[in-house]
Amino acid sequence: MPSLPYNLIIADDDETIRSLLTLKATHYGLHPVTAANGREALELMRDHVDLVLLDLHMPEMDGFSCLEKLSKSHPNVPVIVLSGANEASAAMKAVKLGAHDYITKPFDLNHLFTTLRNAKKLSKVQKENQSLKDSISQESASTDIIAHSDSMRVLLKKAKKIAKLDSSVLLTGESGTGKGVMARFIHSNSSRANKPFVTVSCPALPRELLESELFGHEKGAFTGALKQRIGKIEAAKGGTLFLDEIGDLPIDLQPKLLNVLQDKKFHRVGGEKELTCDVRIITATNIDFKEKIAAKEFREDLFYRISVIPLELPALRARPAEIIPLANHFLNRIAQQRNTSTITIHKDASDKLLQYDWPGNVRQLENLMERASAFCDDNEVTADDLMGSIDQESSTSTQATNLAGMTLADVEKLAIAQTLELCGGNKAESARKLGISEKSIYNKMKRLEL
Ligand SMILES: Nc1ncnc2c1ncn2[C@@H]1O[C@H](COP(=O)(O)OP(=O)(O)OP(=O)(O)O)[C@@H](O)[C@H]1O
Repeated sequence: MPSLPYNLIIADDDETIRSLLTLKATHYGLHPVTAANGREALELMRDHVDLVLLDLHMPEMDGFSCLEKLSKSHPNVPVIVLSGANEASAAMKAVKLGAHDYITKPFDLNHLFTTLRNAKKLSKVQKENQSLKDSISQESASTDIIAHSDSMRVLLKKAKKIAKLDSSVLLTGESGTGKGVMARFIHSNSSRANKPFVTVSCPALPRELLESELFGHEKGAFTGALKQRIGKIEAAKGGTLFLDEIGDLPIDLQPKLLNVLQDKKFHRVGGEKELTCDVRIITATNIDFKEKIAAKEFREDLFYRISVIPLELPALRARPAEIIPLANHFLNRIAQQRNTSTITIHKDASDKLLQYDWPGNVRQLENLMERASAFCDDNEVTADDLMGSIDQESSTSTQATNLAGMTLADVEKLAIAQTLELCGGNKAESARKLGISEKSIYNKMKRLEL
């Protein structure tokens, strides 16, 4: 583990590339540290890191899995992915998963470091924005929810009613639809509003850390537990605990949460004493629990406990009336934070926004507005500022491809690329779906330059 401060993580399994980029990054005034795979990159992640340069194909944990975790644990740290020459769809997939930008190998070093410099500037603005957002009071956070469509208005009405009860709420919906915002809205409209609202993202931490994060630990409970620490359940005393992506709660921690829900009781890790808690639990998921329950990865009794009141957030594509008001809302907030005049959207850009189907939902729109507004001229976002990121044709999943006339190698390549995209870059799952071994998929990807 490096002891010197670093602000750039270079994650690539190719040692030559790591050495070359380290040398160049130092030359450009950055302080790099290297990782040979996604797992190592995650371990190196700290609050002081400004940028991550991430290869998509690495052993142990590839760039996609690492990116998904980074987007959740450090959403304001720009990640630039390094992709192969013929990997446009993989690179676009990475951007949808939260990557700031992508660079295709073989890369031009000047271009690479200009991209890094721009990303660092943007990261600084985003960090300032975040601290401003964090300082916004809970009251104003509750009014910060945009609801122009009928479906969202109905949902908000329901949420206000639910807020008055103390029952557990399960928020469902695709990633980025606003489950976190809704959880806060419910809290802010409840009798617990002046007490803490505490969030824990279940997949963001390894099992042991998650257990201690939730339940706290006693001094000496494990190596490194130098003093007693209270967990988020205690920190949320009197308020609301929001457990994001509850489907990822490890099976052996599930009985402990069930105890909290049923009897309001828990133990700190390594603790003998049974403690009582006073917390309302709101959970969120974007997975279908039926499969998890059937595979015995999620306890059915816990599922019933967390889903006393289920509330589904519709995908952004199902409420197009919201797209432009949301885009304007984000631009107004950005203009306020940067202390500049209003940022507007040109008609050609709003047409493009309306035509798109938003697989990454409101989060994708928010990120896009942040990015487009950073580069637009005269405080107006034009179609060019959207930088091709939302061209429908760039999504292989929506492409209707005519296979006739294609070479078998190209068909094979397309099938693998689309399956990888479908499986979020997970090679083991893609191999299973394609009916080949994991080793074969690696060999084929190498041979087909995927
Ligand atoms: N209706 C809304 N009004 C204003 N901002 C919104 C709205 N919905 C979502 N957002 C913004 O979009 C971003 C994504 O929302 P949020 O994190 O709540 O989504 P999510 O469904 O919890 O995502 P995930 O499943 O990936 O955790 C946030 O920055 C949030 O502020």
